[in-house]
Amino acid sequence: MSDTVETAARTAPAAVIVGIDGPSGTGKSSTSKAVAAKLGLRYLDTGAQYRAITWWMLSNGIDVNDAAAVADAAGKPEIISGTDPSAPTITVDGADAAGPIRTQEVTSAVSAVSAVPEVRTRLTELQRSIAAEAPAGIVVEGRDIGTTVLPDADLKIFLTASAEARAARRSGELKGKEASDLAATQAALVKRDAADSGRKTSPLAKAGDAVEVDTTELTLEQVIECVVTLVEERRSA
Ligand SMILES: Nc1ncnc2c1ncn2[C@@H]1O[C@H](COP(=O)(O)OP(=O)(O)OP(=O)(O)O)[C@@H](O)[C@H]1O
Ligand SMILES: Nc1ccn([C@@H]2O[C@H](COP(=O)(O)O)[C@@H](O)[C@H]2O)c(=O)n1
Repeated sequence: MSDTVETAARTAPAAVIVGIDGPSGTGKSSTSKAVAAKLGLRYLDTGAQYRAITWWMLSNGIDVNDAAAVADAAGKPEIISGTDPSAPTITVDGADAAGPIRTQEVTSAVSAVSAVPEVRTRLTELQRSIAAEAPAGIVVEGRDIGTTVLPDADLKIFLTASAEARAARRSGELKGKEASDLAATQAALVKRDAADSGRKTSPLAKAGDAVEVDTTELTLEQVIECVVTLVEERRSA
């Protein structure tokens, strides 16, 4: 190795792996994307992958409440995630799935599909291989990143916020009648969190060594700044 190459290898910061978990609407996606962009890291939305496999099941006539049928089909769709934080992508069997995975139909069905162990095994393997290939590091967001997918992550964050704040944030994204029905939005969030926390395999949970950040009273910018500071502290430790 030449002196220059050796010096560069010694001074390049080691890849940093950050896992961000938490219930729906706590700000995981917005925070993860912004932190990754600021720090030059890749970004992986694991919720989008669970949504993508759910969309494929629904599109192929598989009963999402039939766990055996979902398990049998879990290996079939090819799911590819693009990890550029400024333009994340997701395709299923080559088709752009970014729009279809955000429909109400998929949101209502995703917790049943994500509770099936064969689905989790498949996506956990995919998530680990994506994280391992990120040259400078990656921010991975989901529900079980700190507990199951990347238990050795350099930094684990668990975002929380009151159900009222989360419903108000979600409501701000919706249009017309849906936006005005704050109570229904809150009930749907709470129901999905209960299903995700209550499943047997890799439930939504805070890892013992995660830093909990309550975002209820914080602006998005404050949350991003807080996480960037935590990453920088870990990097220099
Ligand atoms: N601290 C905050 N203050 C106000 N609004 C916020 C804050 N954090 C996120 N938001 C807004 O709340 C909405 C939900 O955020 P985001 O999609 O990042 O949450 P999430 O945890 O990834 O949700 P889900 O798990 O359902 O995908 C977005 O409209 C986002 O702009
Ligand atoms: N690591 C994960 C990530 C997500 N899920 C399931 O996917 C659903 C959708 O996630 P969003 O972040 O897009 O809201 C979520 O409700 C979980 O059912 C998961 O199980 N594990």
